[in-house]
Amino acid sequence: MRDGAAIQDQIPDNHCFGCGPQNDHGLQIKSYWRGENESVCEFTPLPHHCAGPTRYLNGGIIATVIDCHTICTAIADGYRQAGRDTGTGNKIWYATGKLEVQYRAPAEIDEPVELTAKILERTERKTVLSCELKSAGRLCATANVVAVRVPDNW
Ligand SMILES: CCCCCCCCCCCC(=O)SCCNC(=O)CCNC(=O)[C@H](O)C(C)(C)COP(=O)(O)OP(=O)(O)OC[C@H]1O[C@@H](n2cnc3c(N)ncnc32)[C@H](O)[C@@H]1OP(=O)(O)O
Repeated sequence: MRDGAAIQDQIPDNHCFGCGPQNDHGLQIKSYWRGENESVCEFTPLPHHCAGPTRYLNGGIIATVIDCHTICTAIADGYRQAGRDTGTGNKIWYATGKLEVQYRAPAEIDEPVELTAKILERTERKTVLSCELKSAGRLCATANVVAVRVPDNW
């Protein structure tokens, strides 16, 4: 179950490698709200996203999709807290202050990965999130992320 349009399709001017619709060479992940404080993302790896063994997903790609899914969630939440639809009015941007990933099991390259992010805490300057990444139903990575609000000229 997911709510509404993809968060990334509502954030303007985003050239990010992991989540920017404007980046033709990027991963172009899509995240969706699932209720108030939770969001989901499904990403299908390509063969060249592999680790040393070709059957497993590269750890940097795992970190990138977690980074982008959680930071875009923090941005969309920032708009929600401001009482605005995502992408409307003055831009609200967050950057990654901290990204702590635990790699618990290898993720298969030929299976989509499913991410679930949860907002744990929010203040004016930062949002703290957790994230789980599963492959074929198996928990492969967990993460803690601090998203820090930055000026719209960042
Ligand atoms: C174009 C459209 C794109 C829109 C779409 C973009 C989506 C992009 C998705 C990918 C995101 C990225 O990869 S961004 C790229 C990677 N990240 C970066 O390059 C960031 C580099 N670092 C910085 O610019 C800075 O250090 C910041 C912004 C993170 C922090 O700036 P600052 O000025 O030092 O902030 P400061 O006031 O000290 O802290 C504010 C609050 O955050 C907390 N805080 C700050 N850093 C940390 C930390 N590492 N770990 C824990 N907590 C932290 C502080 O305790 C404080 O909490 P409290 O006291 O208030 O409670």
